[in-house]
Amino acid sequence: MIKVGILTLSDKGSKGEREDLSGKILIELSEAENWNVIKYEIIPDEKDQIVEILKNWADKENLDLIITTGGTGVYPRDVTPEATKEVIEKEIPGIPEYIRYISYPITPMAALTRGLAGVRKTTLIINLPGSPKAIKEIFPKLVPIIKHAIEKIKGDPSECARN
Ligand SMILES: Nc1ncnc2c1ncn2[C@@H]1O[C@H](COP(=O)(O)OP(=O)(O)OP(=O)(O)O)[C@@H](O)[C@H]1O
Ligand SMILES: Nc1nc2c(c(=O)[nH]1)N[C@H]1C(S)=C(S)[C@@H](COP(=O)(O)O)O[C@H]1N2
Repeated sequence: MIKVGILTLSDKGSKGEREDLSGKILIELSEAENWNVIKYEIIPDEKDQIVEILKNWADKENLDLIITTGGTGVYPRDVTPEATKEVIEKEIPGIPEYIRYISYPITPMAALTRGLAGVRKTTLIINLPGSPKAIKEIFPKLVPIIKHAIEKIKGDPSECARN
């Protein structure tokens, strides 16, 4: 059972000024995969807070996967990639590349998502854009990659004989 943490980065959301639809959708989509969503938080776009919670969840909560939503753009307060870079030990550039690849046919604005992906200890961390529309477009296509990555991170020696 994949253990998941969902972290929403949103100034408006953390002040209760807007319902966190993206976090809600991520919980629903994760549970639809029979994954176990153990942690969920919504915090402001504050780098130190993001670093602290990502490290805590990866080091103490023994999560297999942390998905963040929001703060990956070029708005002055968007710092999720910078925080994630401080936390991951191994970067996986192919995941954000794939996110933009599948998104470009939908919107050229996919060029503006600076999100990262990587591993800390045995936790896979992936940054997604903030909009609920983006979550619905991206998450389903990431599921097979997430499953395979988690198997490998856990040391599954089987060959990568995948399609
Ligand atoms: N968690 C969320 N729930 C609902 N809508 C969201 C959420 N995050 C983002 N959005 C929508 O997607 C758009 C772009 O997302 P972005 O992360 O840039 O949020 P923002 O509104 O710019 O700032 P913040 O979410 O930090 O207050 C937002 O303008 C908003 O319409
Ligand atoms: N698939 C997909 N990717 C997307 C989008 C989208 O609507 N769909 N929005 C883009 C936009 S408008 C922005 S500003 C960047 C960064 O979004 P964030 O600041 O909410 O993280 O994600 C981009 N990636």
